[in-house]
Amino acid sequence: MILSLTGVGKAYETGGTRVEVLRGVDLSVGPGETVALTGESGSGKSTLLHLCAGLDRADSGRIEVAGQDLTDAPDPRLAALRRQTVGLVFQQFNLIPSLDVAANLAFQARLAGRHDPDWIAALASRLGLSALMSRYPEQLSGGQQQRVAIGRALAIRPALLLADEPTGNLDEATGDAVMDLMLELVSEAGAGLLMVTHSPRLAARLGRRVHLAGGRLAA
Ligand SMILES: Nc1ncnc2c1ncn2[C@@H]1O[C@H](COP(=O)(O)OP(=O)(O)OP(=O)(O)O)[C@@H](O)[C@H]1O
Repeated sequence: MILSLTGVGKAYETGGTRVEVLRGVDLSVGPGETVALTGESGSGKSTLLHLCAGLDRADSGRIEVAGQDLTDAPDPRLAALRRQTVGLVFQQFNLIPSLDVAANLAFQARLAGRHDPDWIAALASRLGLSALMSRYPEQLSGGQQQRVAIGRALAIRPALLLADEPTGNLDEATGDAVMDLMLELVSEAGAGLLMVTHSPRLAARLGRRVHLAGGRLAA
């Protein structure tokens, strides 16, 4: 398994009130498997994704990514996991404004010590970014920025891609084109994909769908 969650629990404490967001989540994502994560607003989808990325820690249960147990992993190990194993794509593209497209694409791969110029060039070409390599994020449309965000995540050849409404800011046609590419690239790489979406239409395009409600996952 690329991703495995067993009995994962997470609560937030705000203003003296404790909100149990996740109450025993079990989930497995294998290599090449694409899973849509749906659920109402506030059901905990982003929380779950953050835990899988090692951006936050579960209160209980166990999370394994590519055979590594995140439960008690020290912070540097979680940071290394994000650099080397997990690709992240968020709705806000989180590109680095001071770097051009080429440098944005290469940034994470360089950090991971896994910069492969041929692969970056191939990704840029597949994502229709070749002519935009020396532009800065502010000079790109939303769809172009999103393609850079996807390219950057895939540049490290992640074993696991985590995406939070990756096409949420795009019009339907652009979003569909970006989704096609993402699924194609993920499938070629044999990576696992866990993608949050509100759209039943997009969810239906993935191999499997899980629904988060009441802090638990149901198929
Ligand atoms: N850092 C935090 N501190 C306190 N409460 C939080 C924190 N992050 C999330 N929450 C709460 O946890 C619950 C789940 O939030 P989360 O963002 O995971 O939901 P979501 O399903 O991704 O929602 P949406 O679809 O609206 O993005 C919400 O009630 C939210 O207010």
